[in-house]
Order: sequence, then structure tokens, then C-alpha cells
Amino acid sequence: MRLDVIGLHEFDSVRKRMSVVVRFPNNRVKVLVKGADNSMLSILNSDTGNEVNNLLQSKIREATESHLTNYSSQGLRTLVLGSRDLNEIEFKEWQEQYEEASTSIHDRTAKLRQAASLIECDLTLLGATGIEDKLQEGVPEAIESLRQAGIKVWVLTGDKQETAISIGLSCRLLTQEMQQIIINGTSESECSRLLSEAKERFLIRSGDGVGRNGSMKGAYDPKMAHVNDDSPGFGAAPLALIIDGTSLVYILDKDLESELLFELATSCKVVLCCRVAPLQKAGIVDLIKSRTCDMTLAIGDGANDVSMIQMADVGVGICGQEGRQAVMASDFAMGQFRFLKRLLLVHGHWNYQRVGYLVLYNFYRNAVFVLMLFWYILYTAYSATSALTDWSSVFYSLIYTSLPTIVVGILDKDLSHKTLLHYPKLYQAGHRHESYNFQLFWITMLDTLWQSLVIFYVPYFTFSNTCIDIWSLGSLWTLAVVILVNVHLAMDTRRWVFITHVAIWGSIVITFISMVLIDSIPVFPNYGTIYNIGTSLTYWITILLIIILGLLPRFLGKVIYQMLWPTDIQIAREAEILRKIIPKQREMRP
Ligand SMILES: Nc1ncnc2c1ncn2[C@@H]1O[C@H](COP(=O)(O)OP(=O)(O)OP(=O)(O)O)[C@@H](O)[C@H]1O
Ligand SMILES: [Mg+2]
Repeated sequence: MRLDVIGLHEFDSVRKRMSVVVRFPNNRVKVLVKGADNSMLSILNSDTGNEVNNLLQSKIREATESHLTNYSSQGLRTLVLGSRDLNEIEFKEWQEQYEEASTSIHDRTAKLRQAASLIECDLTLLGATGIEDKLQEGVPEAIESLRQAGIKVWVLTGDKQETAISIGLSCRLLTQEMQQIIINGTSESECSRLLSEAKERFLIRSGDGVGRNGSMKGAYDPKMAHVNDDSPGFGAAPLALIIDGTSLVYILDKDLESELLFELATSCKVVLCCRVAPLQKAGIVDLIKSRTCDMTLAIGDGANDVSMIQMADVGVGICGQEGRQAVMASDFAMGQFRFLKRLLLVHGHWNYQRVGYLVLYNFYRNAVFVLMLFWYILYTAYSATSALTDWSSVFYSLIYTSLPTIVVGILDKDLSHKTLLHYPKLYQAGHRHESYNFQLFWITMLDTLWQSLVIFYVPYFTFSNTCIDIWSLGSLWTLAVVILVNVHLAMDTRRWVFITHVAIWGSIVITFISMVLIDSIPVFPNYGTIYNIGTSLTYWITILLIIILGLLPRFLGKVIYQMLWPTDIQIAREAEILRKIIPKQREMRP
């Protein structure tokens, strides 16, 4: 049989259904609609004008509803199907509106929706389908790892509650022993009551500021929540909050209720929101973003995830069967959900370590140079005289020390990807702000102060009774500071590759070559300096002394700290190194 499709109303997340208008060979025009159960059941024809028909319809409806519950509790994606015969007048009216809407330049979506509402009503129920919406490979494992890493996983889906719970169970987000708090309100007051009841029942006290999981209310502390994430809290089963889209409509609008929801949600181990519209997904992300300093990441594959992806601090799009909208709106795109584990636990970790270190190092690199110049000013009657040639000052940041910073900032790795994937807890170093914090900053600044003093005073004393000239001193300081900051970087670099060697040691060589070149130009006042002072042994010994003395406190500090208070990362590094050494030793044994 050949059917003519006259019109098509695409699926959208507001209507949650789609329809086609077809002409049958006998010239009858029919509209066929499929969509989510709640959106379809509300547009069925309840009064056909015929008693027998009414009875039949209500029987079909009952049977369909029981099938729907059955399908969705098996985790199947359900769709309800309906149809309606269009008479000539209805058809003409729709066709006119449809044609106008499809060719309209302004408000096309709204006009099409209006045209759809003309025919998507008074439907005859045909039945329901259940399709298996298979989980992608590796989803349960990825979710488990993310949870071990101290990341709270919330699921926001447009699916039916039963389907969502069943999928939650199959991806091990929900477990049987979890206590489920279900919020399914149909009015504002009911939602508010359900929230307060749940709060009272599950001991979430807002007065004393400590929630069930020990997380602070008001100043909600992500660290506390993460630390306690595995603990069920007061010996009870962990909580799972399950809330539907209708309730969210009432809750997210009101401040008080939003606050209640926030308290409840942050005390639960898992939050599952079902039947949520795209804008509500963004609303939930905003709920967390506006009340905490936590970082939010949203991951999704469909057009209905776009607003959430845009709202979150980090948006990840999965390219799949649902089109490219999510990918276009995202910061990172990936082929499968399980790659999120690698993105966060491996690349997220590496980047955090690198950026944290680099910020500190750049403060240090520039401050040590400026402070060194500053100490000299104190001895030149505050005249702001510089002992360095202008070229050395310019080249310091531009050539002498820039490349190693960039190379280490891109290539350094504290741990191998295997270790990071194997021990997701290592990701929590970021939650604890281990690589960059207030304390670390001031320790670095103290170290910088010390190093600048060493650079300045060591030559001050070694050359105290000589008649060394300003340019020779300047040349010594330039070389000393460049070697010092590069050796400092070398001391902190954890992954050595060929390029790192070239960048760090090459920078020192280039500095020396540049100094020789600058000192070879007769028009400069420093002409010939390096040829003269470079032959003095004291010059080289002074530089060596500066490096040793300058880095000694840092070296000792690192050794003592790592011996007495090793971090998780330190321990994992040692284990990694041992793993490499032991097989080698075994090989060497006869
Ligand atoms: N093409 C479609 N035609 C008809 N109904 C659909 C279609 N796509 C989805 N639906 C129905 O609309 C509901 C909501 O869809 P929506 O895309 O908002 O969320 P979802 O795909 O179920 O979940 P997720 O948010 O996880 O992508 C679905 O549960 C389904 O019942
Ligand atoms: Mg979808």
C-alpha cells in the first residue's frame, strides 16, 4: 500500500510527541501521533459519542497503561501511539495553517506548534511500544569510577520515572539498598509538603548547619560532601532522591522550595530527575551553580541537553544518533560516555597539576628576577640603576626562560594514565586544592625571597673586596638567575622527554650564547664583559654556589615533606617507580 505523507510535525521536547498526516488510498486523511505517555494520554478522545466505543477505549487505555508500567519497569523506552481521522474541513483548516507556518520566516516553531495543536487532539488510542534503549558500553564502570573520584553524579532525563529508575539500577547508579525519596507532586503545596516531610524524616537538619552527610548547609562544602560521599551517614542506608519534571516546575520557581530541594539533593548520594524538560535541566544545573562554589559538568547527547550543557561550567557533548546539537553547544565532544572517565581522571588531573604548578612557577620566575633587581637598588642610593643590560632584561622573559615553562606546562605528567584510571581517588587531589592553594602560594613566595637574596648577596660577598664593575656583576646575575629558575623547574619536572631536556638545558645554553653576542657589540657599554669576567674561576664558583644555596631549602623541604607527609600522588608515584624497577632487577638476577 502506498501512502502519501502530507505533513510532518517534528518531535520537540515541549510537546513530547510527533505526528504525520497521511492520505490513504481510499482518500481518507489520518493523523498518526506517537509520543511520551503523559503527553499522549492527555490528548485522547474521552467521549466518542458512542457508549460501546467509549467502553472499548477505556479498556484499551487501561490495558495500555498497565503495559506501559510493565515496559518501563523493565527499562524499556515507551511510546504511546494514537490516530485520528480528519474530515475535510479540519484537514483544509490544518493544511492552510501548516503551509503558512512552514513558509513563515518569523516564529516558525511557534506557528508550527499551533498548527500541530489543531490536529493533535481527540485521538484514538492505538497502543504502546517498548524499545530497548541500550546503555553504551562501559557506562556502569565509568559512573562507578567518577563516584570513587569524589564526583557527584546526577541524572537528568526526559524519560519516564520507572524507565529512569530501571536504567539507574542497570548502570549501578542506584542500588537496591538505597533508600529512595520520591517527590511526585502535582501542586505547589504538595511539592512543598513532600520536600519538608522528606527533610524531617531523613534527619537533614538545617538549624545546626550539618546535614546527614556532614555537608555544611549555607556554605555547602564540596570537600565535606566528597569525603563523606561513601559513608552512608549515621549508619543508615544511602539516600537517592527521585523527582519528576512536574514537581520541578513548582519547585524551581520558588526560592524557599528551591532551597529545600538543594538541601535535600546535596544530602543524597544520588539524584535522579525524570520527565524533565530541557529548560529544567538547565535550571537544576543553575540550582547548584548559584548556591555552591562547585564546578558543574553536564554531559548529554540530544538537542534537549543543549541548555544544560551551556549552563554548566563544563559542557560535554556526545556525538550519537540524536544529532549534532549537543556537540555544537559543548566545550568537549566525545564519541561515547565512557570516555568521560578518561577526560576527567586523566586529562583533568594532568591539566590541574600543570596549571596549578605553572601559576606558582610564573609568579616565582618573575618575582625572583624583580626582587634581585630591587636589592641592588637599595645599594645604589635608590637610584633605580640596573646592573643588567637592557637586552638581558628584555630577553629574560622572552627567550631565556619562556620555552621551558611552555614545554613543562604542556608535557609534564605526574602519574601515568594507567595509574590514574586504576585509582580514581587520585582525582581528589584537585578537590583538596593540592596543587594550588593559599599556603603553597606563600611558601613559594618565601622561597622566592630567599632565592633572590641568595642571588644578590652571594656575589656581593664573594666580590666584596674587588673592583668588579657593574656590567660584570650584571652578567653574573643574569646567568645565575636563568640557571637557577631553570634548575628549579628541572627539579619539579616529573616527566622527562627529549623536548624537556632541549628546552631546559637549551635555554641555559642560549642565554650564554646571547650574552656572548650582546657583549661582542662594540657600541654597547658592556662590550667585552663576558670575555673578561668569564675567565675568572670565582665567577663560575659564585654561580654554582648560588644554585646550591638557592635551591637547598626547597630541596630539603621537599624531601622532608615527602618523607613525613606523603600525598596520595606521591605514594602512587613511588609505587609506579617501584613497579618499573622491580621487573628490571628480576631480569638482571641470574
Ligand atoms: N522522536 C520522538 N517521537 C515521539 N516521541 C518521542 C521522540 N523522542 C522522544 N520521545 C518521547 O518524549 C520523551 C522525552 O524526550 P526527551 O528527548 O526530552 O528525553 P529522552 O530522550 O527520553 O531522555 P534524555 O533526556 O535522556 O535524552 C521521551 O521519553 C519519549 O517518550
Ligand atoms: Mg533524548
